[in-house]
Amino acid sequence: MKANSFNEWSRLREAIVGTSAGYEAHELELSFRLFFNDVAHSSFFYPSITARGPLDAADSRRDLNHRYVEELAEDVEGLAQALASAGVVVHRPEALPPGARFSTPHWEATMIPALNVRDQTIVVGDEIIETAPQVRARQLEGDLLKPVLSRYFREGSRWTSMPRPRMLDASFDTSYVSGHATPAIEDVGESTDGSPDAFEIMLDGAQAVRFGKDILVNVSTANHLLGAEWLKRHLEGRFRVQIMHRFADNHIDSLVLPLRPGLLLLRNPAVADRLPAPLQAWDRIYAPTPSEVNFPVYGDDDVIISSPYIDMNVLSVDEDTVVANSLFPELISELERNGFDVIPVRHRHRRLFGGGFHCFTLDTVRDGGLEDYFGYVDWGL
Ligand SMILES: NC(=[NH2+])NCCC[C@H](N)C(=O)O
Repeated sequence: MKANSFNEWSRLREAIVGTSAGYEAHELELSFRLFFNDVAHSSFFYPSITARGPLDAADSRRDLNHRYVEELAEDVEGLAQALASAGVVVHRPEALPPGARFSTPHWEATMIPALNVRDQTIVVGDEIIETAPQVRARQLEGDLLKPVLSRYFREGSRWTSMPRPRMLDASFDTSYVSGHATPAIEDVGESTDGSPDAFEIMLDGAQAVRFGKDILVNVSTANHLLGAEWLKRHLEGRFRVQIMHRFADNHIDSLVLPLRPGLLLLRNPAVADRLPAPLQAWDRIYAPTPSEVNFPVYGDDDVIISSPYIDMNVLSVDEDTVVANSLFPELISELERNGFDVIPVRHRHRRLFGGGFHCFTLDTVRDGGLEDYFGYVDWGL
């Protein structure tokens, strides 16, 4: 059937679950370091990207521990099976071909698998929008989804791509990073010549959270703002795009996720205080604060690319049922205390691969239609 998805909580009927097959390494080049800057400098117990100091070109490739990749594959298959057991039709991307090195006239990179399929796609109603990538290794990742997206197109979905960025050094607005005066700035360096005209549209699907007619989008760079403006113009008359500025570095699905109309799962009270006015009126469940005992112990060679809050990145199967990480039992207990049924699925290496269950999935078909939960109120953004 064609795509039909307006929110994060209605009964899930079909979803794409990512795959980790073929994941070999992270390439810590400019776009990667800009994107993961905040996580790289989070101080939660583990070595971060900068653990071994400034990068030289030879050091930019960080091979992944094969055991972790294999264990991740087991856990992703567990997610796919759990969703199938819950009655969800599960689609999968193509596996990454071996040694998927590619080049443009300006740079070269090695593709990574379509694991975090939430990141570069937004489904709004019957339309699947491929967003504009911001990490070079991901520029062609959408190709791995083409067979599935083509099928949705043939079944009547609208299918759109945002302009593909060339991702030159000068394309990137580095002000979010430089404004932080973090160690990253020495490593990343000033990559732009300061000419805003050089900036390109870049925006991830995971910077948006859907509330029916209102789509909340986080923007922290000029690239993101161009992307949000593109989305606003494209959806004009059908959806309202509500733009938040620097709510986070980029993705917001480990800070705020609606579990049903009127109820939010939030990282903590500090996040609640920064929500736009209409969402302040919604009830909220706070995720428990994670501790290091919730995570495996990693070493200096393991690159951490997710915060310790990644386990609140849950997937709703319906308004009463949530898929959550069995290795964060405190969150499961909190959700159950609030009346939710939880489908526990193991996810061991969520800090090494950038995503949780919401990231690993794209909810292409949910029940319901276009609901307007807020009317034409001012979001004060
Ligand atoms: N769709 C995604 N990949 N979202 C993941 C958000 C991860 C977030 N930067 C964190 O570290 O908590």
